Amino acid sequence: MEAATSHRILPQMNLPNLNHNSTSLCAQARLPSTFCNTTKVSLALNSNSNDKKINIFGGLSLSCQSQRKAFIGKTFCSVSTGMYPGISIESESHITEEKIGVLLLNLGGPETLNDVQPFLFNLFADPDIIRLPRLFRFLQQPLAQLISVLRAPKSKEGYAAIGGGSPLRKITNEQANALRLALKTKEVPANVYVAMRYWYPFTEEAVRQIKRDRITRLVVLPLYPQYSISTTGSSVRILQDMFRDDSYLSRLPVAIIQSWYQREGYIKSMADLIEKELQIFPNPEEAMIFFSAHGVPVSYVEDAGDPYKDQMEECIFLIMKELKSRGTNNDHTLAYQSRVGPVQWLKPYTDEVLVELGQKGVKSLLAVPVSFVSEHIETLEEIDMEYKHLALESGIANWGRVPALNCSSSFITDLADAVIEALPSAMAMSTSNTISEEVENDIVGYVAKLFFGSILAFVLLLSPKMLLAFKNNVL
Ligand SMILES: C=CC1=C(C)c2cc3[nH]c(cc4nc(cc5[nH]c(cc1n2)c(C)c5CCC(=O)O)C(CCC(=O)O)=C4C)c(C)c3C=C
Ligand SMILES: [Fe+2]
Repeated sequence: MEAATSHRILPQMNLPNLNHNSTSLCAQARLPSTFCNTTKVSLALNSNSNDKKINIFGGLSLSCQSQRKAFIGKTFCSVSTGMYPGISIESESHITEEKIGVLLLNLGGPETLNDVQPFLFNLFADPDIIRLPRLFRFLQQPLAQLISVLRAPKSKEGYAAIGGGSPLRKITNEQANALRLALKTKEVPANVYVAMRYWYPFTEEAVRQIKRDRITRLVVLPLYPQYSISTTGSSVRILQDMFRDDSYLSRLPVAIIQSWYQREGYIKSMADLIEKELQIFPNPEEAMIFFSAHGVPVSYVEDAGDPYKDQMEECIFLIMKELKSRGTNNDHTLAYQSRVGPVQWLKPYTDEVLVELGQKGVKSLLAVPVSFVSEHIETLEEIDMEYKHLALESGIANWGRVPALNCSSSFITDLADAVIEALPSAMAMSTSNTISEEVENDIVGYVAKLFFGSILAFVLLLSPKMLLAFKNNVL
């Protein structure tokens, strides 16, 4: 249900830090990372029957019979070796009905100009976007109110220039549908849900639907190729809050794909787009490939350990390596766009580099948005309008821009593969074991406090000095 509230106060979050540096599923699934990093699933399909063989490199082999139903995957599994923690290990006589869900995480965007300020409020009220010291957290919401009101006119101008709202919801829904079809083609029927962080359909609604549908295994797939505390990190944090407090969700096997910028399918899809767009230039080999990534404040990387910058640089390296292997040897550079507020953001800044390149005599430039996989305000307005104007003004004569991946088939197919590979490592976020461990820890903590408290009281009250002081005071 999409209630028409204009202001949205998100639940207060209080969670242990995630392992941001991990690109595997292990930080969430609590598996040894060596296991996760090497886990791959291949489905060898027999077109004449419903029999499937699933090979999990690393030893386990499942033979499964699938019975297809619209949206619902029914898988009857028997397991030949029993070391895998995620999939229920049962005898051939026992049938498990799997209902697979995929939860796509995205940012969300205002759909009308009236949505802009409340959308900005939700964004700035997120402690992963404005990171206040714990002592000042009580200021988060008043500050969000103030900044959203101050920022709204500028943002509104941007959204007005691209037709009055963000295209994010429409494109994400299309991606969800394309992914569902790609999974179905690969004989892995699944429900695909969209969970936006700051606008409709909100994460809470998607999670409610997952519960209503009685999903039995869930893959969480952020639509951000690189991990940042401010994007994937923030969405996963609120998911963990919701899952921990719910008896059904806390037992649901979940695999969280933290980042996927290094996947071959993604890198090749990006290289395809770049190659294609270069052909439009009068002299394609002379065009500079200009990667423009959404920035984050420097403090995220330097103080909070956000792996975003490292992952971005590695991602660009991999795309360029792929292009070189195809004989495309253009110069390239990386800069960061969309900074907000007075703090230092990752450098170099896109606008400054464009001016410098123009001054240096670069004549042809191909802009490549690289931190996001759909068209949005920062591609359609910031790059296509503001940066293009600035570049042309600075002497760059030929300007091009690579479109976002959106629903490109090679990209969606690769996302489907990522989901299938992640499925076996799904594990409950909190198991009954960990709950009882927490209770045990509580009891141990309580007894320890009682014990040491008593000793302290004894020492203080019965030490001769204390007794003397007490006597002197009383008498
Ligand atoms: C990987 C992508 C993104 C990162 C990292 C990110 C960090 C980040 N963003 C802001 C502030 C704003 N972001 C806004 C819009 C916006 N941000 C992203 C992606 C990332 N943000 C997208 C895809 C969008 C567009 C959504 C749409 O409607 O199309 C906005 C609103 C627009 C504007 O006023 O410019 C703000 C504000 C911060 C502060 C931050 C890291 C701390
Ligand atoms: Fe942003």
